[in-house]
Amino acid sequence: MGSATTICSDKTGTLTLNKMTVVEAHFIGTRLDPCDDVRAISSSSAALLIEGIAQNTTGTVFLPEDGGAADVTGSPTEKAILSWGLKIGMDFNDVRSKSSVLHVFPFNSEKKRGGVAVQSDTGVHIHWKGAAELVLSSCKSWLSLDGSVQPMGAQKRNEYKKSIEDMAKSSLRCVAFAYCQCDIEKIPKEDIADWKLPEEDLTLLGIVGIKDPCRPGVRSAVQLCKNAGVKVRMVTGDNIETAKAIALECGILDANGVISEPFVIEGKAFREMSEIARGEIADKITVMGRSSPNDKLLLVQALKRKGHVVAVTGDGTNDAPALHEADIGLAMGMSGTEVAKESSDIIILDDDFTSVVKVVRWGRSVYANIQKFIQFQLTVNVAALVINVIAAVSSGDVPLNAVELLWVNLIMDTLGALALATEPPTDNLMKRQPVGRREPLVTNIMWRNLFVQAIYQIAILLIFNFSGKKILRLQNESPDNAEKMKNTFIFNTFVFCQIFNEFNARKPEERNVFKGVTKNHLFMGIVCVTTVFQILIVEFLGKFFKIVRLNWSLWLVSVAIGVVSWPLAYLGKFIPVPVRPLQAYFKPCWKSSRRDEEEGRQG
Ligand SMILES: Nc1ncnc2c1ncn2[C@@H]1O[C@H](COP(=O)(O)OP(=O)(O)OP(=O)(O)O)[C@@H](O)[C@H]1O
Ligand SMILES: [Ca+2]
Repeated sequence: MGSATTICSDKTGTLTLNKMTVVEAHFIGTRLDPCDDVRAISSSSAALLIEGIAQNTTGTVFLPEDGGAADVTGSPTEKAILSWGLKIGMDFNDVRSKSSVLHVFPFNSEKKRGGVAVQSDTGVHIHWKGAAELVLSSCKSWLSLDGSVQPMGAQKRNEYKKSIEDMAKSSLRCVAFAYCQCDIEKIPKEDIADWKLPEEDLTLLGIVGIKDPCRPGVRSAVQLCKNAGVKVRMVTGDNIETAKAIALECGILDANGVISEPFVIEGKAFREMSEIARGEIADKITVMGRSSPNDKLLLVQALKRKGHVVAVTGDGTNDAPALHEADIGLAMGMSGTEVAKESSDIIILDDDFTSVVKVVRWGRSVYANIQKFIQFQLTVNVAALVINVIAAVSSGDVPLNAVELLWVNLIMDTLGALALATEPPTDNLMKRQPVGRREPLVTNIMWRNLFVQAIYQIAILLIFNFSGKKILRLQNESPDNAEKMKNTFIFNTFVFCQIFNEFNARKPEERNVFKGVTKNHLFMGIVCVTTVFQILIVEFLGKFFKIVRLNWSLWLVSVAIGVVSWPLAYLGKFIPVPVRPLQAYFKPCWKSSRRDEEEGRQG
């Protein structure tokens, strides 16, 4: 997640609260005001509508016997519609007992509508409920004020279209209700399970607008992502206008920016493009409306091909394919479906989009900590190796023996990892651009820091290895003791160089390496423990390490040489580094030229 370059989020339930209420209703060609005032509707029309609401649903209404508030269950959309049904006078159990369900076509995100066939005294009715503009396009007539069926003329259709557009523009989710009569003879009695419910030539009953407020804090979370160079895109199954309105509310779309294709696109238009065309516009898409689960998947694939590291957040079953395909899939823990959770890598327990930003922050922190550790470890390794190899080749003897190297190993592996990998995330992490897929783990800045320190350590310690006895004035000691003192001094200096360099490793890019150091208690603890152990080793465990005690002046010189690594690191950060990754210079020519060609073709 630390390297994510883009987040594709669904709308409902992730950016919005998924707490829905019907706030607008258009029936019999007019807008109801308030939305639950159905006095203008004839009783036969109202009965038909209520039949549709009560029978064509996956939710239920439970009325407590003591007359308390009704308990409505189901998906948030269903709950909103059923609650509205209660307000317009629906008696759920009564309506359901008056007719029997013959066949059900459950709602799915692909078709964006669900239907049911019910039989009652008045015959067989097929009720449909679904995405408003799609259901409207299947309607040939509409139910008028007096309950008669009127043909849907161009003018009426445009009126309805306009009301859908207006509701969507004010960020409402639109659901339309329609029905048709069905001859009882046309129902296949034997294989009713395979019966395809008639879905054309419907009569429009009406449209409701459902409000689903934005989650508080989403706007600032989106802004944080923007600052961190992570582009947030909205990919929703909802109406494009609703999507746009919510995207503007969350700050995903900029009111002053371009709000047209290809930045805002319908799933259908995207789906019908060729793979190449999809790749070309994928980068630009900020909002995709009326998308099917497969469109979400296609977008993720196109973005990945473009080199993006894609994170997907979602809650519904319709998000599952995209969650699975994404580099990082994040599912909502509370409202998310099991399918979504199983397809994801991370589950956000509090369902809050702002937590996604925390994931980015921590992901970046882990990545940065790994880099710090690598820089520290490589410096120790390079220095120890070069010193021992040069000394062994030239004099046949090594200054750092096996037991000493094991101790050094412990400092840099276990203790170093603990000290550097536990650095908490800082605000600076969210001000950088994401690393993406291409940036190498060891950056040029890290190589520079590493070489500066390693060259310093190698140079100093080799000088002491070859002329240490003279510099340290050990000529008066016996040759054997002088050699031991010199090697102990080199070992001690080497360890102190690492201890001081551990501070430098904390901030590979910043000049002030001490920022926040006192707050990281583990780091301070480990540095102290390492120092104490080093003193104990040199002063009391000489027998095991084959070393001798050092006098206080040699101790001072060791520590002083270690301290120099601090100003050195500060000065080193003024050395400019090339943008092109160091590794690229070492790749065989043919390989890089082929890659350039490929990039040229893509870009
Ligand atoms: N239970 C339902 N019955 C009928 N129509 C529904 C129902 N739920 C949603 N719809 C319609 O389908 C559309 C959304 O479909 P879909 O399930 O693909 O998206 P979503 O998961 O709700 O949204 P998002 O993708 O933003 O999370 C809505 O705009 C609405 O008009
Ligand atoms: Ca959803």
